[in-house]
Amino acid sequence: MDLGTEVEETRAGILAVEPFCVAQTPLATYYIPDFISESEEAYLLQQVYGAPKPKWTQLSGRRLQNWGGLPHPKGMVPERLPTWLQVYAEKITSLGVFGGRSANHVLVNEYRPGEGIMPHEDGPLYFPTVTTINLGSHTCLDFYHPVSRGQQTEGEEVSVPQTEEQRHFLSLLLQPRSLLVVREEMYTRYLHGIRPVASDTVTEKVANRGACGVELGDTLPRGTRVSLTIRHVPKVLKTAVLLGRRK
Ligand SMILES: O=C(O)CCC(=O)C(=O)O
Ligand SMILES: [Fe+2]
Repeated sequence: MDLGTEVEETRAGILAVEPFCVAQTPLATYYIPDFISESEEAYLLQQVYGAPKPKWTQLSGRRLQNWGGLPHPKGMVPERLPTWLQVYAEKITSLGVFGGRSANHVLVNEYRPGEGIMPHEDGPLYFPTVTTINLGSHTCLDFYHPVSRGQQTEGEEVSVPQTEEQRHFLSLLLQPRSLLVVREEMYTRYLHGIRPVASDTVTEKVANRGACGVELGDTLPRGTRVSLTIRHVPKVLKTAVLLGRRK
């Protein structure tokens, strides 16, 4: 089955989360408050912090754990997800957001107040649906128009100066225990990032503020946030172990 067909199937399967569609987003964003309970949140945080120390990679502005294998253009060498993640990977798969395929990859990110992630695209190694379980603290996920390309002048591309603020068109407030599903254009066309700030103020750009019970002008101090980004990596290598050829 090619990826196009699967994206079509996702469109049909997505009905489970349809009631949670964020109205103001151009396309395909779903925000589900209280997707997990407080005790599930505590359990997941305990598992994240109980992981072996070498599992953490420190980056500037955040640290992360990679589970399921390292996505690679030639294919990911799959690793079995630990049970505590497999349970949630299956729960999210059952929402039909990966077009009949199963979540097989989880990135755990930890951000302290003042930390964030630069605007970026997640790239072609993932199925174009990303799902995020939010733990510990809220954050504000910002979406940006890509830098628009200028006119061709004598074969040279001139980039039009645009500030990050001008390109920032939408934010989503991600409260602890919520699930975010971002797919299609919101994933493939726009960039996303988290500003490295210690608190967020609710502005008109926060498209899901109605679902979060916050008011314009509210200021929310950030605590330490842990996100579980659960995805499907389509290109997976069959390992010798899976083929039963291990000697
Ligand atoms: O922590 C998040 O919600 C965003 C993480 C992210 O964008 C990524 O890991 O690619
Ligand atoms: Fe990302």
